[in-house]
Amino acid sequence: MSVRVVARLRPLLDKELDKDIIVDATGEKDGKPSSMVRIPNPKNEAEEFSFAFNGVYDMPTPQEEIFTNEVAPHLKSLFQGLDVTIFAYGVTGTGKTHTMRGGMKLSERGVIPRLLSGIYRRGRKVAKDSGGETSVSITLSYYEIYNDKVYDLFEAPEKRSLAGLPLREKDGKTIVVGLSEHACDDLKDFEKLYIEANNNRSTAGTKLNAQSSRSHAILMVKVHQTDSEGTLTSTASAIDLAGSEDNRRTENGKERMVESASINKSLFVLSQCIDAIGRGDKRIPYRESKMTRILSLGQNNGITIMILNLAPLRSYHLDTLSSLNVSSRAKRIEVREIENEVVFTQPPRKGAPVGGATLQQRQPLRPLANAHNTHAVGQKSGDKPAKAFSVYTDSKARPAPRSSSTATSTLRRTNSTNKRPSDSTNSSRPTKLAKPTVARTPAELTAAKIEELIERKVSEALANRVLDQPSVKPPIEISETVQKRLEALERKIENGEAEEARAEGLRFLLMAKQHKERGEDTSALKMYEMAVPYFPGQEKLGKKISNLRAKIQAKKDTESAMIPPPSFQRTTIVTAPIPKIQLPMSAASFDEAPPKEKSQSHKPKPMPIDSHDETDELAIQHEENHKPRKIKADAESDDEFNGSALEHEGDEDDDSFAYKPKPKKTKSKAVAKSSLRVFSDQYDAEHEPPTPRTKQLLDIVNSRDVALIMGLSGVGAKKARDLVEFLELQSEDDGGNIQTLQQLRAVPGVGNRTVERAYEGIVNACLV
Ligand SMILES: Nc1ncnc2c1ncn2[C@@H]1O[C@H](COP(=O)(O)OP(=O)(O)OP(=O)(O)O)[C@@H](O)[C@H]1O
Repeated sequence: MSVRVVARLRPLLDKELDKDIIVDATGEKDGKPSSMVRIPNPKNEAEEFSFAFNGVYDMPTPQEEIFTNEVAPHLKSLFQGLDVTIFAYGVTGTGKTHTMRGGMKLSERGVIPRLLSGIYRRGRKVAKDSGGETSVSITLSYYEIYNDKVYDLFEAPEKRSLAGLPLREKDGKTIVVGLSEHACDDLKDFEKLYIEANNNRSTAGTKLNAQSSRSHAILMVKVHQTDSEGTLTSTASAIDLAGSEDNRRTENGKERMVESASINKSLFVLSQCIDAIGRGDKRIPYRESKMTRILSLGQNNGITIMILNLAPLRSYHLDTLSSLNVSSRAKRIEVREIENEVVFTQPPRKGAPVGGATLQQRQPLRPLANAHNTHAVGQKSGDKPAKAFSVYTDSKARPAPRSSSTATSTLRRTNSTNKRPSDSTNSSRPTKLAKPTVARTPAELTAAKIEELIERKVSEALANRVLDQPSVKPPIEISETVQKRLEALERKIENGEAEEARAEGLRFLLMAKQHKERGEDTSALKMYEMAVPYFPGQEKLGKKISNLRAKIQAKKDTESAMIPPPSFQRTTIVTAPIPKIQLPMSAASFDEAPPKEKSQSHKPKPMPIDSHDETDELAIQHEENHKPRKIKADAESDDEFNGSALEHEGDEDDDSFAYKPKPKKTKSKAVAKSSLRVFSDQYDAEHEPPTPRTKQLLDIVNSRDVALIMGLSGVGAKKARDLVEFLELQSEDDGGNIQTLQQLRAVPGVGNRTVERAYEGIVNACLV
């Protein structure tokens, strides 16, 4: 299904009553209903541009109509397990916040409060229809992206860490690590939370809007449906994007200008993503801004609705044209309608349907192969990507549109006889746009298709080779070389994946520890729970979780014994800000432990399970996967991280947790086991000034310059970005730089191999 794009024209504000209206969204042309927005060509007023949308709402449209037509119909899908994303896009002051949030009066309520109201209503119906077998619960998360940093809106601004919350990719979705999630039992509950959180949003007066949003705000409403089989969770995301601003008109001061630059940049990246998807590019620049990474247009599953907000005024002319152009192209983006999976509380019975009656028709999950190009599915062979600025003439002789609701933007050139048909038709394209047939055929083979073809051919060839192996014997020396290389490659890939997963898990543990130290047990518990999948079967972690649960429960019991229970209860699952993550190093200059930690670190009592135990446990786990050699290396590379990051881990129950290496022992083990030059250098670096090459490497890393870091041998874009992100998390700490190779190795996701390769790259470069 394509992204559904609808346009909404806001009415004139009191101060604009005498202003010139140039946008026509009457939804009617020559007495016939249409879904067009018309606007004159700024260079030639006799000409008119027409843009077609899936729906057009003119000035007097009430809030209720937008919700009833555009959002309410998708509530059913939401309860069937599909994610629903609604986002408002447009220039500053065009009514995005009005559309999403709305006013305080009942009739003025925007999409968000109505959405919640609809969800609760439907939730009650689902529970009732199931005869009480299914229970529905709602949780909320709400955050903003301000100056390309993510902040939890349920958290007071003074509690925020400057670096904001990090993003991670998990199960094909972008998640905000450390974001709080609040149980929200009813509308009253929601209103309270939502109003409070909105006070935390960054807004300010600009010349173009008295209360302009300076951030993109993302509300995530999770619907959890639980029955005897398990829990189905789907998410409705309501996004109020900040508006683009023409700073020649805003007369913004310095601070507003910085915000504006960030807003405009992210919106520019969004338009680039839309263009790239439209062109069928393999690389979509999602990662160039946090907003696009989160929105993941065309990558996310489910239903996506884009509401384009427009102001009717001439003063917005160029901005309006630009946003009409971007959004009309967004219609072409295909979004996969894939439902979320039920998380089983127990293994499903063989042959039993998944979930309740409503879930029986759920379509099977499809692999997300070549996600970037899924939009191509809906493209007809004759289609071609839209131009950066699509200008087509309306024509009397214009063939019937493919579908009035999905036709592409058209330019109406009323006085021209040389008219081109709209590209909404499947007929051949006009001269200017058409390509010669010879050139067209290969153009239909998109890069993705070519790649897919090659991949298929290669796999076929490899499969045949395997089948033919007994009869066809390749020359021994070739087969051995190839085999060795393949094995090395395989090890490398597996090693990298294991490292990444482990680093991710360790991040959760680290955050858990920090939450816990601040006494935020509930958040800590959540973080520990999130770490579980990364360390399956870790008894100590399990014990830690159950102890923490018991502690929280005991606390609750004490509280409820003292206070009479309220009629409803709101459970704050995670409320803490994402803490500043201390780099997991032991170097005093780098990571000054608070006094309490220091005293703990000098505890004479050894940890019940040391690094050795921990590596053994993990080694066992990996041995099951038949990769004992690799594990050793992993364990070595991670020991220091584990040790220093968690060596102060917990008091009471926590002491027993696995990540407690004895640093000295670990170091000597690493030295003994490694004959790599990089380690000897590193150990020198521990005690002596770094060698010039080490310094060069560390200077590059500490530059926090992604491009520079990517120049290091073996460091790709992702690793470079992660490294910078990690360092940024330390940026509150003056001098939060990496000072030794050992510290660098211990950064999550880096490890031995990366450091070794980067170092050798520098050595080689020096030799050349
Ligand atoms: N449909 C509408 N009916 C009545 N008033 C509206 C409507 N849409 C917008 N407004 C008014 O227009 C003004 C600007 O709207 P709003 O703040 O929602 O714009 P915005 O697009 O969110 O701007 P920004 O991007 O700067 O945050 C507000 O005073 C709002 O009340």
